This record gives sequence, structure tokens and C-alpha cells, in this order.
Amino acid sequence: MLKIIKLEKKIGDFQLNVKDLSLEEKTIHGIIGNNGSGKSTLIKLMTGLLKPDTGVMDFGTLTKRDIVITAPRPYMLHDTVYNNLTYPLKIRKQVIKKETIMEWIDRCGLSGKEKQYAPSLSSGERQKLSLARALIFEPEVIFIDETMANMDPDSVVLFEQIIFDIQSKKPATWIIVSHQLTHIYKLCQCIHFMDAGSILASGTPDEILLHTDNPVIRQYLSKYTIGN
Ligand SMILES: Nc1ncnc2c1ncn2[C@@H]1O[C@H](COP(=O)(O)OP(=O)(O)OP(=O)(O)O)[C@@H](O)[C@H]1O
Repeated sequence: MLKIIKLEKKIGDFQLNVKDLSLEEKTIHGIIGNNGSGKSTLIKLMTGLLKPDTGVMDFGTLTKRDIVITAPRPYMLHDTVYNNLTYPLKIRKQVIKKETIMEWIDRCGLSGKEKQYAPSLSSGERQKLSLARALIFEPEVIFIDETMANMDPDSVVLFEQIIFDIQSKKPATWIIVSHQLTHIYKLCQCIHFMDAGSILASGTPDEILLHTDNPVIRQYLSKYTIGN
């Protein structure tokens, strides 16, 4: 279990205040909520990119090396697509097999682009590469902050399949921030709704996305059609 107790962070006028959040491991979690509700701030705190004012985060025996976060506008190393994929393996002193790198390039729909300068990729392609770069070293916990927002629908489905494939073989813990609710509904086993810096509700996709009585969540959902 990844546990958070009384986590607080003030940034300007914004106050994050997560009293108690427990995330079951080897499960796919979604974090949803309106713009500015604190989703990115929460996962930046959880991954150590931001320092909390107060609070306890207990991730058991997991260390920073087991955790990865991908951003909506991912940073690309000033190098080739291929070398962007070898980097996470190098820093973790893992074996680099050309075959594995090429497999990931193919798998995420970047075939033929291995020698391309990564910063010259399109925004959707950069998101695909950043996800491949995050997954290639088989992390225990993966935080995805709207990293599929610029992908075309086929690519979103491709990554959904990659995620399901990983879960069937060597399950990881996923925390996915997204406004793509159909995608969240399909993927996640547990959904957490954020409002004004706090977790307003947690539950199954059906409880949160289909059958909630909460007026704030209903208002948020009223803009969406959740389906295939
Ligand atoms: N460096 C900063 N300085 C001032 N305010 C900030 C800073 N970083 C975040 N905030 C504010 O904190 C609030 C929460 O931001 P956050 O990015 O966590 O929201 P979010 O739920 O991820 O939103 P979105 O759905 O738009 O991505 C916002 O109101 C934002 O303007």
C-alpha cells in the first residue's frame, strides 16, 4: 500500500490538503478532477519533485529508483530516439539489449524513427517516447500526468494494450492523471476525484463515473460521455 497521511502544501493561493489516501499496489489508479484541483501537485509531491509543508508518505520498501513520472510535455534528451531509451537503463546499470530497445520503438509506434533527434518529434510522438522510456526499465510505480493527451485515438488504445499487457505479466502500480475519462474508465480499478486540493471521493470506476450522487462530481461529469 502507498500511504499518504495529512499531506499539505501551499503554493501561492492554492492549498493542497490530502488527509488520508491509501493506494493499493499492483493496481491501476486514476486521479481526475477539474483544472487546478491539485492533481499534478499531488503526484509531484508523491514523486519527490515537490517538497510537502507537512505530512507522511509511506511507500514501504520502494525507493526513488522504483518510481517514474511522465509529464504532459515530456523532456527529451538532446539525443536520438534510441539513446533516449537507453538512458534509464544506463543510469540504473541495467543491461542494454539492442533488440529490447528496437522492440519498444516498434511497440510504441515509432518504427523507423530510432535515429531521429528526439526533441524534433511531434508532441504525440514525444509522449509515446516518454512512456516507452518510463516503462522500459520495468518500474514498480508509474505516475502518468496527462501524457496521452496529445496522442491520436489509435495510439491511446495501443498504450492501453501495453498497460494491460504489463499488468498481466509483471503488474505495476499506476497512478494516471487524465481528463480522458473513457480511457480512465477502461483502465482503472480505482478512481480518486480531487476538488480544491483535497480528495473528495475514491471508488471503483462505476461508483465514481457512473453512479455518483456527489454534486461536484456530477457537475464535472456532465461535460463528458463515457463510452467506447
Ligand atoms: N508554481 C506555482 N505558483 C503558483 N501557483 C501554482 C504553482 N503551481 C501550481 N499552482 C496552482 O496550484 C493549483 C493546482 O495546480 P495543479 O497543476 O496541481 O492542478 P491540476 O489539477 O493538475 O490541473 P490541470 O487539470 O489543469 O492540469 C492551480 O491553481 C495552479 O495555478
